Amino acid sequence: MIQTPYPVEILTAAQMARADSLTIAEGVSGMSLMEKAADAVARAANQFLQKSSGRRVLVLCGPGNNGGDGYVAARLLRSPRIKVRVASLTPRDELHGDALAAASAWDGPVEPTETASFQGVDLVIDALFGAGLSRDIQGPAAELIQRLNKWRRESGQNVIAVDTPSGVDGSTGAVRGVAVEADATVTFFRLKSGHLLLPGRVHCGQIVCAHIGIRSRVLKDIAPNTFVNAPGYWLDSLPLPRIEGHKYVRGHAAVMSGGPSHTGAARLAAQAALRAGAGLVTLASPSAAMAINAGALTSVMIREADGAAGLTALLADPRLNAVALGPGLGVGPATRAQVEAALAPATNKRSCVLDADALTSFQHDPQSLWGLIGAAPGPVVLTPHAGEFARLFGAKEEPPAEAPVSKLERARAAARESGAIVLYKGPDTVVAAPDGRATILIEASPWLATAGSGDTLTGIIAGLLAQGMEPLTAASCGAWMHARAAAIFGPGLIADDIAATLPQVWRELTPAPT
Ligand SMILES: NC(=O)C1=CN([C@@H]2O[C@H](COP(=O)(O)OP(=O)(O)OC[C@H]3O[C@@H](n4cnc5c(N)ncnc54)[C@H](OP(=O)(O)O)[C@@H]3O)[C@@H](O)[C@H]2O)[C@@H](O)CC1
Ligand SMILES: [K+]
Repeated sequence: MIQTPYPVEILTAAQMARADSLTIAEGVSGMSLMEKAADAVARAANQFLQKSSGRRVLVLCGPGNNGGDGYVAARLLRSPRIKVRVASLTPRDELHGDALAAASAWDGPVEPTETASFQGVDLVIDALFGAGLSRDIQGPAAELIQRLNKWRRESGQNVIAVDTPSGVDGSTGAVRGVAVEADATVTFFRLKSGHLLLPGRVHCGQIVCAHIGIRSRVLKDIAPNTFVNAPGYWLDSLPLPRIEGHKYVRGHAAVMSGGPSHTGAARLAAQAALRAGAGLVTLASPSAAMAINAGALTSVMIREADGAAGLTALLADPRLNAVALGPGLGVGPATRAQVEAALAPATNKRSCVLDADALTSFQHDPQSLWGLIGAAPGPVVLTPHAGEFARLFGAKEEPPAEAPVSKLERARAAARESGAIVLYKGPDTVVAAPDGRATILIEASPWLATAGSGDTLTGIIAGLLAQGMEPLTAASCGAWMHARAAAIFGPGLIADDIAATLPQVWRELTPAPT
């Protein structure tokens, strides 16, 4: 069984500060948290050093408690075998609180960072800025980070970041001016959204989340609503076929096909819906494309459905409980009419996935789509990529540097505005619900950037919705399965391979028979 490597909740920097203060209020000292945090950093450093022949560590310390973690890690790491140097951005007498205590307990020399040399260093610990980063990095700190990144690229040596790579905004993943490129990042208690959102994710390298003595019960007070999109979040609600079940209890999904020269996208989606576990999948095909579709399908059923009227007639069958529209449909009034048909009131609680042309067809009048979604008989999932997202939700003007708006918050705002589950695609796919809950995907594969990949995702989600999965979890699980299949298949992946690899993904998620 595949394990989720992290606790499921994701915190903002402010929520993490609250977790710290609730813990300190319970009687745990800030210094004890810092000792444990630094211990986790030192353990990660030791692991890196075991893989290399060198044993010389340079710790770069900043002005706050992130720097404090650095001083303690330096003390814990130093040994007859491991040579540790400390360089600080700030003179010791300008430090305060736990950072000052930590610096005072370091009895070795402290160099100014301006003149600190990387010559002969095997590993750097970046303890410059963490959760307290509050503005763009400039001046000597920026020059230091540039020098560090250059050294890392040229020497091939490793950098471990404490809490966040300095310069990465822990909540948004944005780079504030310049940011450390790390090989590993050791964070504490729970991941922060900036670890998973781009570009932060790329700066983090491998992410370690260490326990430092903050109890999970503080989360009751904090009530986080962002979660790691990995099996830990949705595995309990994954629909598994039951021995006494039959195909009709596994739901029936419909996918609308485009015209004769645009049929492949819908077939990819239909095939994926079946592989995602829907009991039956029907491809609704325009009459002019029937022969082409029929010739290319086996397990997917096919029914003639011309335009919106044809789709309405098909959906009159209440057993069709999930419908996917968009791939290959074309942009224009005909597709809008089909979306209206799919979202029209119905006697059954029918779910709907809208993708690609079904979204772009509403670019000049998104309000009318929100109206349809509001009146729809069941949940609606929108799956825009960045371009479609901008067309539908407006490419908001560049946010001021002081307050970068993250992909997470934009997806959340879009879900609230549209009334739909919004799956904002990318290597850091975010799924957000109108009630504010959201997930960030941790599984990613560069091979997913291939024609038809999005159509397949649409189908997987429709297949999971057909089986009655709650829509935020269905969309999240669908995105994870899609990325996992691509990661398993790897090089040379084309969209057809994604559905073909789903059985292997299911095997990873399904308990082995005992
Ligand atoms: N709390 C706890 O119990 C625990 C916390 N822990 C650790 O503490 C870290 C958070 O510590 P922190 O809050 O002191 O913030 P930190 O990241 O060190 O930076 C603040 C300093 O940087 C400065 N500064 C900011 N931006 C700047 C810029 N662009 N350019 C230049 N300066 C800038 C800022 O200056 P100011 O804005 O005040 O002028 C201030 O001096 C957290 O990441 C974790 O590692 C762990 O030990 C576990 C227990
Ligand atoms: K750092």
